[in-house]
Amino acid sequence: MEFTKTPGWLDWYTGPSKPRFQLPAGAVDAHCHVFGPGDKFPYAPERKYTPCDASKEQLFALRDHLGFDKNVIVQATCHGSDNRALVDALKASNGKAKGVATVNRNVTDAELQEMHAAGVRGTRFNFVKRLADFTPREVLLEIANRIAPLGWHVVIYFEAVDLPELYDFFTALPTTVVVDHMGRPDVSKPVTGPEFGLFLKMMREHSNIWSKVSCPERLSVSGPKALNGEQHAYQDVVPFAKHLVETFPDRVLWGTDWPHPNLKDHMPDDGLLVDYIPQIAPTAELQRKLLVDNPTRLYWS
Ligand SMILES: O=C(O)/C=C(\CC(=O)C(=O)O)C(=O)O
Repeated sequence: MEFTKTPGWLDWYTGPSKPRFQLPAGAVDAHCHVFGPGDKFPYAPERKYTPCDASKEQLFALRDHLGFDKNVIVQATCHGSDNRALVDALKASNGKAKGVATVNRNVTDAELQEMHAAGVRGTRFNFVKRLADFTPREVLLEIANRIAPLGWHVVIYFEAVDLPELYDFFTALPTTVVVDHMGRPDVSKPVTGPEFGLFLKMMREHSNIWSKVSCPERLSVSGPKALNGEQHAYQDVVPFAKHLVETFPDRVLWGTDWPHPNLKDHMPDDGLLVDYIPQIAPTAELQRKLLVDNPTRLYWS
């Protein structure tokens, strides 16, 4: 089956630089994807975008190039609740990849067990309106209660403006909860402002809630971009991510988000994204927690 990329689609950066930042042994790229190939793993009919193909082989080659040891592969909405491409990549990883799937209320216990055996350790709820249609909260809670006995967690992706309305639902989830990309804060607003303050309150008052401090390239307004050797990229995002790493050092994760779906402004050099990390995790201990201890505890224990 032939698929045509969404018009204007930016493919991932070809020939990423070798990071100057030496990743610690055992480092985990805790947010990345595999897409298709469409002729083997067709994209979901209900998808809101059609990506480029991005294979497990290319993901694993990037892992090795950047110096990561492992991957957490996250189901993206372009594959809906068809997790075949994800499971295929997990099974091919020799134990070096775990996964976050997307399941709906019709998933069978046998399918959950099969995904668990392949290395799935979480399910993802996407509230970003340009990516996913509305799902009734009671359905999501039903799913969360079904995956909790497996020891899985729930990954949530939402926009900061929607947090007030979603706050009570998120804080009532019965599992560990991992927020994608810091809940997409508006970085033109102050770190100490009420908007990010609500997110900090949620993390402060709920020790089961974690955050990925990834995707500065999605959030940055003033840059500079992770291109052309830039060692101090995305300065306007740094205070938000650094505050989370320093305040909640045991509940943060980081990932490349390769192959970076739906970027419009530019495509970052993944090697320079890795070089961004010391800005937000300035000590070896914080880097080890962010990149090794936390993802290993959540996905490989
Ligand atoms: O890949 C990401 O983390 C971000 C995405 C895509 C996504 O989440 C999805 O399709 O599931 C985005 O902001 O478009």
